[in-house]
Amino acid sequence: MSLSQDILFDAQPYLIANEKHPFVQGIISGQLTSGQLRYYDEQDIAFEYNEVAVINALINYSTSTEQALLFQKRQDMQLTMLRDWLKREPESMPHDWETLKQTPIQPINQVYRQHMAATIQTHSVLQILPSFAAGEWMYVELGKFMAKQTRVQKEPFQSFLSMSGDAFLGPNGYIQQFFNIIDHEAESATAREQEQAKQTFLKSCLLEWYFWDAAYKEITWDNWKAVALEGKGGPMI
Ligand SMILES: Cc1ncc(CN)c(N)n1
Repeated sequence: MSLSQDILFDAQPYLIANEKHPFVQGIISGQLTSGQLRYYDEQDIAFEYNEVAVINALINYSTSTEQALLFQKRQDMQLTMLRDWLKREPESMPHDWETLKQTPIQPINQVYRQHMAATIQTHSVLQILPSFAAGEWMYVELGKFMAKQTRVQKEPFQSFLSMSGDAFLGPNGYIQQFFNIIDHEAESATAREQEQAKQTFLKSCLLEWYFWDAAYKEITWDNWKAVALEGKGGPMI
């Protein structure tokens, strides 16, 4: 069994848990409040900017020109998507590169971002790529799941989780190419390095679930502080 097959086998329960999460179910039924949607949107834009740094590292530490070109293509898509996303934001949201940097990063987002960023210092595509590829895989799989559901046909719900375009799917799509790179890099890695890469992927899958959960409960540092210092609000996590 290749490393990517092994990873995907172990990742299945995480996918199912993500599918069942009330935030994901709320997208299907159109039953999320504007506060929950806004929290997600704000945190996710900041998350996607962190991905820019991770993709840059992948370009940097690529082990072939082909790899670097693939990551560069994905980076191009990321920046184009972010530019268009920022243009869509209402006036009340941070909507340019500068103000975006002031968005407060809430607890789970910070944990997830740091989990990903921590892999950069390994200088190894085998360790960095799974931290990022897991979220890509999860969103594409959730997109496939959504396509099979009877979901509400109104915005913003209708276009939510529809990251399943041709660029991601099929043998030449990003997802398969990322797994091919993981398997290629695994050939020259030790068993311990392979296990580390797998655990990184699974941890990202777990943090995907917590990302939905944080948006569903709109968890902020202030909530955490109130729970810790004043015993208010019960366990948020
Ligand atoms: C939390 C999260 N994970 C993954 C993706 C898709 N890059 C995303 N937009 N947000």
